[in-house]
Amino acid sequence: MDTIIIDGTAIARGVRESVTRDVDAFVSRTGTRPGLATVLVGDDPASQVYVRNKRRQAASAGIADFHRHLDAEATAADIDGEIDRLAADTAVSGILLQLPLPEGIDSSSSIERIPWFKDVDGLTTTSVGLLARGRPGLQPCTPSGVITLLDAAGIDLAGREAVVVGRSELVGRPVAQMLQARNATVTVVHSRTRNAQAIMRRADILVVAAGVPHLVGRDDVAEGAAVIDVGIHRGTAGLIGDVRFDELLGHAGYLTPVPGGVGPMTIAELLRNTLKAAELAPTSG
Ligand SMILES: Nc1nc(=O)c2c([nH]1)NC[C@@H]1CN(c3ccc(C(=O)N[C@@H](CCC(=O)O)C(=O)O)cc3)C=[N+]21
Ligand SMILES: [Mg+2]
Repeated sequence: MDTIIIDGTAIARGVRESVTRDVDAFVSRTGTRPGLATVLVGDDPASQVYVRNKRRQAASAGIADFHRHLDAEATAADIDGEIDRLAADTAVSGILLQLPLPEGIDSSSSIERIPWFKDVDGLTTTSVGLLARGRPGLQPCTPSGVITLLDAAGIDLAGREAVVVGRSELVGRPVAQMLQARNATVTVVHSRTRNAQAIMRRADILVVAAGVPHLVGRDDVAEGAAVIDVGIHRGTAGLIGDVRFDELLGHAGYLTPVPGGVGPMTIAELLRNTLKAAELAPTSG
């Protein structure tokens, strides 16, 4: 079986180019520019890299940059104050609070202060509710990126068996809802699932978002299935995913690499959400 490698780097580039054109049209139409506020608390090296990449790519798409850096000793009240100022600033279309926050600070109450129409991560209770109800709103970037990759590869979803490995708020649960909204028959397996392998082997489409390095191998996957690897782990041998890529080559029908799969899509979808947020803003033309 030939395995088609889904090129997330190329597909993300295409999305960014399309967003760049749409940002340009938005600026011409409204005389205002979409703006993205990234809020980074502390100095976790991986978070610094992600935020730098998000800002650089946003700027390159013509999105205005409103970065805020709080030191590692910032309190929840400091973070809330920053979010409230950005929420009130009409030049700021989207607010992203980079996770994880430093040890001991609960992110959920800060996230809830982000107005739903600026919630470019799709993490507020309102955004989660809008997605659950199938109503228009801002949806989380990584799950959107998974759907965009499947669409770009020409993989049909309607009526097909999709299995999601993992039930996180950031990926597993929302991607399961999005697949269901596209008429896939969806099963979510997780750490307490009995006989997960038998369920995974039924999948036409397997989305692996467990956060466990190299969890899924050839024995877990039906021949010809489409496998999307959401995991990303920094090991001694570089970046690896939740999937044993080498084992699935020649066995899966479609496969995403790590790096170069879902990761770049997450940022491309963030840019798309920022433009959408600018369009949703009560003040926008
Ligand atoms: N509020 C919030 N929203 C997020 O969306 C969010 C977050 N917090 N915290 C951390 C995770 C992780 N995440 C990634 C973004 C880009 C790549 C990415 O571009 N990956 C490249 C490799 C980058 C590298 O070399 O490290 C790739 O897979 O090819 C990966 C992971 C967003 N996250
Ligand atoms: Mg095994």
